[in-house]
Amino acid sequence: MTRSMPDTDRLPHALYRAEQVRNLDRTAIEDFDIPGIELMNRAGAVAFRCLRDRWPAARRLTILTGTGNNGGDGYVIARLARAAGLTVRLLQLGDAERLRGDAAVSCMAYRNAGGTVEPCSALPRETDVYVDAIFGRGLERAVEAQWADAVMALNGQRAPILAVDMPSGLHSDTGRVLGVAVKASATVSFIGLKQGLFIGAGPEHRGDLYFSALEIPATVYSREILSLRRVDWDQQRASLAPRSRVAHKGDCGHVLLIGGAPGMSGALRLAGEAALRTGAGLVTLATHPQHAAWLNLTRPELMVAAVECPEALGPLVERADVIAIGPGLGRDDWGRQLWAQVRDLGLPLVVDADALSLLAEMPVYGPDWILTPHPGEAARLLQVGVREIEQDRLEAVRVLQERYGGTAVLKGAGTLINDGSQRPPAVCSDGNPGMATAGSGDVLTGMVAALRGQGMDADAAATAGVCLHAAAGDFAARQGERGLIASDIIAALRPIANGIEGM
Ligand SMILES: NC(=O)C1=CN([C@@H]2O[C@H](COP(=O)(O)OP(=O)(O)OC[C@H]3O[C@@H](n4cnc5c(N)ncnc54)[C@H](O)[C@@H]3O)[C@@H](O)[C@H]2O)[C@H](O)CC1
Ligand SMILES: [K+]
Repeated sequence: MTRSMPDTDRLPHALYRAEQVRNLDRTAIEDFDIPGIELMNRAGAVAFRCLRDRWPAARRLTILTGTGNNGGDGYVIARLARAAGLTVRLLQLGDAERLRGDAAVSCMAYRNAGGTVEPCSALPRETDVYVDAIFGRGLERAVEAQWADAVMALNGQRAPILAVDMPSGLHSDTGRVLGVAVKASATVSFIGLKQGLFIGAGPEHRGDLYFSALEIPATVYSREILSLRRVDWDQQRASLAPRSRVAHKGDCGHVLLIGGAPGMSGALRLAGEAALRTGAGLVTLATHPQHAAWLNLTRPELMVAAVECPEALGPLVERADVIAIGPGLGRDDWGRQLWAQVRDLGLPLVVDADALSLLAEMPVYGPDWILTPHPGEAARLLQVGVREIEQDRLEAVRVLQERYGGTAVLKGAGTLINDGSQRPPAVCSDGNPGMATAGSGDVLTGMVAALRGQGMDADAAATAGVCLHAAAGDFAARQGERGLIASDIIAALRPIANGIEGM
């Protein structure tokens, strides 16, 4: 998904809205005397080098330019490509007369170097790589008319597409597709990473992502509050403290997992093994008597307690450092009674799956729990449709946290974490669609509970758990996303958590 390339920087963890990137631009230009045209020339040069590096055999480029500065970047790329001896066709969308400022200067430099500008009537077939320099962060409204035709034509052909700054048609702040949006093979973004590349349809449209700060001084960034934190396992691995040489299992947390109504024991079993593989010292599965006797047969390291009624939980809760409730809990009397018993204990609690549905039926505010809904469960908790959740996931996770307290984790492509603190929410940039498989959420529940039980606070445990889960999913996906199952994620936990994945 993200690769380091010559002239590009490691992906930053600070994400911004379009307005904030405009402020960064302005600060660089006005306070640090970097002319706008210099930034545009740097942007074009980085984009061109990315293109050469990723598609070294490409000789024929077709560059689509808009009428703003994104188009200006396109003119710089076109000029550099011609100077490097490539065959370039530049197709202008909208009236080239509308080009202003730096974009007009770049257009003039391209023409003065012998470049020609054509209207965008049809895409030339003989193209090795297309460059999308139609819209960047200045997209203001739905893409229509000739612009929409061009985007659909780009998406309808097979040659790779390099998107400049943003895939055209994708909203920089929400990641929403405004009408139509380019599905890029790769995107090279500048100065500030837009949050829309990581939420909504961003992961689906950005392709591989490259970033360049265009060498603006680091102090420029100190003046702008980021709007969203990007988190990944590379950053989070440091949060897992190394094992003490004299550790014993009692030091590594006792996780109590409650769930597994009749016929639904698999979810709890997956959560239990995931907790062990995330380093929990002890894991007890409190489950229905119907299958308690054999639930640990395939994993004897798990302890299992048959729980007929809520009172039977008493001694188990006494010994627990953290409770996770929900995997396969069901919504019948048995599950309801266990939920009612556990909900108000005040112990560190992870609430998932059916327990979230029971919480939605009778909302309560829990100051320190971790909620891990997928979009459907979030829709029930907020009494809205799933579509509304997916339309603005950032707002959904904010309302979840505001209404239910604790740390809210909204699972999905670009899992979001909001702990209600002053810090911006976090989005995990690891993970892949192969993880959308039965039991993947149960595995995450066991992992987050294990980290919470090892003494991490709710936000830290949720963030590290989400990132470790995603990194394990990416490791498992090396053998293919299709057919990836939750147990493959569990199997990847140990090498990833111990940093020996490459061995
Ligand atoms: N110093 C800088 O500003 C740098 C900017 N870079 C590049 O510039 C763009 C941002 O440019 P901006 O002119 O603000 O907007 P865009 O070029 O992204 O597009 C706006 C352009 O398109 C018109 N428009 C907007 N929506 C629509 C629509 N739905 N249909 C038709 N036309 C539309 C709008 O009127 C404008 O004319 C940034 O992303 C970078 O690529 C440099 O990279 C760095 C320096
Ligand atoms: K673009």
